[in-house]
Amino acid sequence: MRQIPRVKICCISSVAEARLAVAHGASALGLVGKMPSGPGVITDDLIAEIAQQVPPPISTFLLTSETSAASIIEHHQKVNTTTIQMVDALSEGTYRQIRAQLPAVKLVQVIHVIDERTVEEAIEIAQHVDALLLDSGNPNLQVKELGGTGRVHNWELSRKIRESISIPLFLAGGIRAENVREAIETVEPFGLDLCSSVRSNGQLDEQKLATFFEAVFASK
Ligand SMILES: O=C(O)c1ccccc1NCC(=O)[C@H](O)[C@H](O)COP(=O)(O)O
Repeated sequence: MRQIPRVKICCISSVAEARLAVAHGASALGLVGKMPSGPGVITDDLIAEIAQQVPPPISTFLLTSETSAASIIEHHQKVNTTTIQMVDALSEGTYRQIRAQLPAVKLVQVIHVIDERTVEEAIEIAQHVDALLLDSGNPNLQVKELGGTGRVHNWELSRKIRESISIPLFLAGGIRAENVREAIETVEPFGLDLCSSVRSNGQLDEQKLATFFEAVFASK
């Protein structure tokens, strides 16, 4: 029997939204720090406030666009989440340095799925982090797109990555009630991550959230 994936609701922008997402079944919440583009950014003060109010065992993910180990550590120290989600590639320093400074914090690296080369990249990075999150951004654009696109990527590549690594994998990018069953059947991810499809006018929409969770449970 297939496992029902965990669900991470991203772009949480208030304590009330955090409570709503958890009440509907979210096991993790995404809190988006400063980004070059995207709809879900909130201040570090608000990230810290929400993270402080979320009870265990719910995980809080700081989404950071920082790319050096030192600046990632510094960003996390301002907000104190359970987990760091790095939405861009690490360009200076090492994951080991981040772990040494923040031993209790889980590290999740986002990989933007573009083509076959992404599979090799994912296999290499999986050796250093606690989970991978496969998304549909494009870090090669002049103004980087690092998430919250509402677009689906090639799930066959995501499946290949899932089969090639031994750490948990979250699937993101354009996941919604209408395609979640296919996403689960195609990739069999540990977790699902979504932002755009459960929002209306920028706010978390309770009806969309309920419909999404119904679709997840119906996929069993
Ligand atoms: O939403 C943003 O503003 C954002 C910007 C840059 C990186 C990540 C961002 N969002 C957080 C996420 O991780 C989303 O949940 C993920 O990209 C999926 O988004 P969607 O395709 O809208 O479901």
